[in-house]
Amino acid sequence: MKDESIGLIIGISIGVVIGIVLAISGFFCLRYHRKRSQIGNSSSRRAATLPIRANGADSCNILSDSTIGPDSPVKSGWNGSSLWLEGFKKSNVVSVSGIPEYSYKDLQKATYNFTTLIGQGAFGPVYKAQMSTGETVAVKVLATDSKQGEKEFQTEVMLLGRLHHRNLVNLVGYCAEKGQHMLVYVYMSQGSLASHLYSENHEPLSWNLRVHIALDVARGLEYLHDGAVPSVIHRDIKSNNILLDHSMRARVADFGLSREEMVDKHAANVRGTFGYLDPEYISTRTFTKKSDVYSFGVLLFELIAGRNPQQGLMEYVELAAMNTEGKVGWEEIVDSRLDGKFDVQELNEVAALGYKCINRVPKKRPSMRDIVQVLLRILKLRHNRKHHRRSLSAITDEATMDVDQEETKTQISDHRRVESVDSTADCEV
Ligand SMILES: Nc1ncnc2c1ncn2[C@@H]1O[C@H](COP(=O)(O)OP(=O)(O)OP(=O)(O)O)[C@@H](O)[C@H]1O
Repeated sequence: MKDESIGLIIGISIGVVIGIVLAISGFFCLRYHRKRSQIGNSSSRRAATLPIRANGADSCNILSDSTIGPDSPVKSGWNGSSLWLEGFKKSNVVSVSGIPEYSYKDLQKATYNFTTLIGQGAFGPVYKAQMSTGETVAVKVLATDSKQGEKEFQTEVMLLGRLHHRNLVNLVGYCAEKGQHMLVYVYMSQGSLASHLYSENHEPLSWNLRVHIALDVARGLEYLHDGAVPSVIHRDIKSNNILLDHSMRARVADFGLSREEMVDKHAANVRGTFGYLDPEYISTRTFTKKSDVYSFGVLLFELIAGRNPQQGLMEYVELAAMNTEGKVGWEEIVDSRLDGKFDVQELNEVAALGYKCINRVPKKRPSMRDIVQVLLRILKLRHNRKHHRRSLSAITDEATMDVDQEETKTQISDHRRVESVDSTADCEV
């Protein structure tokens, strides 16, 4: 009986111990799984912010190389929220378009009471602004007497809030207060392409850089035409509207005229800039993506010739085309500031592309997507040629080294021979 009760006690104790062990391990298992699922959730959340937001909150389009620029308002801070938003949480609101709304006071402070003027555009002055977050931005103040101001403003915020690409001067905020309308853009420290092509204050742009700029602009336009939903026609592509950042990457700016397109496809007035306007648009008053392609073609010739389209560039191009048949021999129009430092093959390829873009018949012009591919191929060939030259020079270096080593050996043995002859001579004396 005593033995039986001892056995019972031991059995119960073992059961209790096993129960406790099972309960503890169950508890830890549960904790581990919860943690894992949290990690999974947060990484999938992060992944969801990575793809390119082409246009609109829920559409996503990936182009040849369309990535959100480093300045995008969707840029993540340490906690996943926008750095741009960070500074505005206290007093500012994020609008329906997802773009932060700045207070007039903040922008007044950031522009030192609007004294940091960068330049004056058709819609009003542009100021450089130093935000409390440390970011530098450009603030475009829409002229209050501008008729288009109101419509431009509302449509621009709505449209631009959904457009992000590393080759676009992205809108990062706006202000609608005290009867003032302001647009806040990412700041482009190197100014406009026009200033680099025409101002004596800048070093001439190298040929290499010109081709890269052409590709950047083509990519920005490709995004507007084929990535944005609904697609956007810029309507005012010109070297003044191409801005350069600190590393000389180009971005397409000023969507002033594309806003109009969203409202009225057949606007009564001819809009755009003289010298860049598609002749087909002038006669039909219908602006298409191919009209942007025409203006891009003019821009390519501007990059090649370093001449202003408003000062007879296209007449000059047409004259040269008579001799070149549009394909080769474009060297005669090349910018003299290049000082002959350009690759003739590349030049002819870029010019031939430009000539296709300015074809009188819009259908015969390439699409922006085709143009990106052609420019990419030109740059790839350049890379291959460079690589080929490098490996050739490495082979030559090796061969030279072999010859040098042979020569050194010969020189050493010659030297020794001379020494031994000398010593023999010494002995003989
Ligand atoms: N984001 C920016 N960063 C740096 N400078 C800028 C920025 N946006 C505009 N600017 C500069 O401000 C000036 C005015 O620009 P804006 O785009 O208003 O007019 P524009 O392109 O010169 O002329 P238009 O309005 O006739 O097209 C230009 O010198 C331009 O280079």
